[in-house]
Amino acid sequence: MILNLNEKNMALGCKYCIKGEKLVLYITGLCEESCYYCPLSENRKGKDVIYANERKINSVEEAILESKLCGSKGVGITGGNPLLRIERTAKYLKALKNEFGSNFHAHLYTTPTFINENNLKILKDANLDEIRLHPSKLFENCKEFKEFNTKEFLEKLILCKKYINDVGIEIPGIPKFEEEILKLASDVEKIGVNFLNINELEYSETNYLLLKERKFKEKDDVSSGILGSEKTALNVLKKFKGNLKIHYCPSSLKDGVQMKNRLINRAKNVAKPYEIITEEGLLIKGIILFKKIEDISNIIETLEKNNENFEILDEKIYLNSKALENLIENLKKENFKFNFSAYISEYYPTSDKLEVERIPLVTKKPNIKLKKK
Ligand SMILES: C[S@@+](CC[C@H](N)C(=O)[O-])C[C@H]1O[C@@H](n2cnc3c(N)ncnc32)[C@H](O)[C@@H]1O
Ligand code: SF4
Repeated sequence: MILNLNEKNMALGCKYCIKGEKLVLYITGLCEESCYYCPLSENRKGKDVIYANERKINSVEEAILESKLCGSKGVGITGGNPLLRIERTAKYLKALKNEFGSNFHAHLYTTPTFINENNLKILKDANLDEIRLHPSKLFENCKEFKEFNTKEFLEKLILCKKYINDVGIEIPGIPKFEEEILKLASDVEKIGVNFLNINELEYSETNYLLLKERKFKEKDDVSSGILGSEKTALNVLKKFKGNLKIHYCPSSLKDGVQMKNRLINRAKNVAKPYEIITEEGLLIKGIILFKKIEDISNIIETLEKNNENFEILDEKIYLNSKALENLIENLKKENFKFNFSAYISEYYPTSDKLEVERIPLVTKKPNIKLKKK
């Protein structure tokens, strides 16, 4: 499908998010719901851990640093359920607002379970701009929508409106639930809720079997979307006659646009002068691995003579990948006897620097001395 990036129907938090300008602050993995479609990964789910984007952190300073490296203009606080660690949530939120100013936009994801005056007062005091409630019980049984307590949910939303500027709902688009979602959309519009976000239902390593058990199928081989979710969301968009802002977020928007933009923003801030930023926001550099500095003294000389940017760290020279290719090509022409190895590395500009591709240019066999028997 062609991505509809019409911002008119987007919550303010989403507008920052698609530009890759939101820090994703995962404040805790703790959660008392048990959504069968919960996509959280094994190393986060149910664990009281904090992540700023891909980086596991323990302090507000680390969250601030990650925001700076990514050029973030706001934060999306998620989990788990952030309200289970409300004091921590408020501490991080206040610190970010304090560092970047009150315009640093903050939105938070939670379920209605721990929405109460006390928690909302804390969030208001920390200057939260937007809250998104996920009515987790809505799809609990896949079939028994009637069981869902709409009255109680609406009361929680009304309470949110008393304290937080923008109040919205965010749900996964469970296939064939369009009538129920349409009914919910009309109900929440009447009480002045600002928006409804429908995510394309996605499978992950943790929910895959539970979704399969319920007969959900993959949409295709290239995405993690579930068949029928997009159709349900688009039907809701088409059939809804009210004025509520409804936005459909396909998985391709998350991976292909939002994530890519966030990577590009971070790459621009962390790239060394010799690194190349790809269109996907990954970084490319050349690497020479040596044993003794004497082995590469002539290489260093050549690089210096050619005014190449490079760095030497831990028996490695880091340099521009094109410069490395040219260098190796010339050395090969001169029948140079290689006493180092060299490769090109493509990797994420994230804190874990995950390598996605390695292209070997020179492979030097290690000198293995066999032990005498
Ligand atoms: C993963 S949850 C985490 C935050 C919080 N626990 C919650 O449920 O709102 C963030 C958002 O993803 C949505 N969601 C949950 N499972 C999903 C899935 N499998 N695919 C797409 N969206 C999902 C929820 O509706 C929620 O708005
Ligand atoms: S409420 Fe959110 S974190 Fe908790 S189980 Fe449901 S999707 Fe997962």
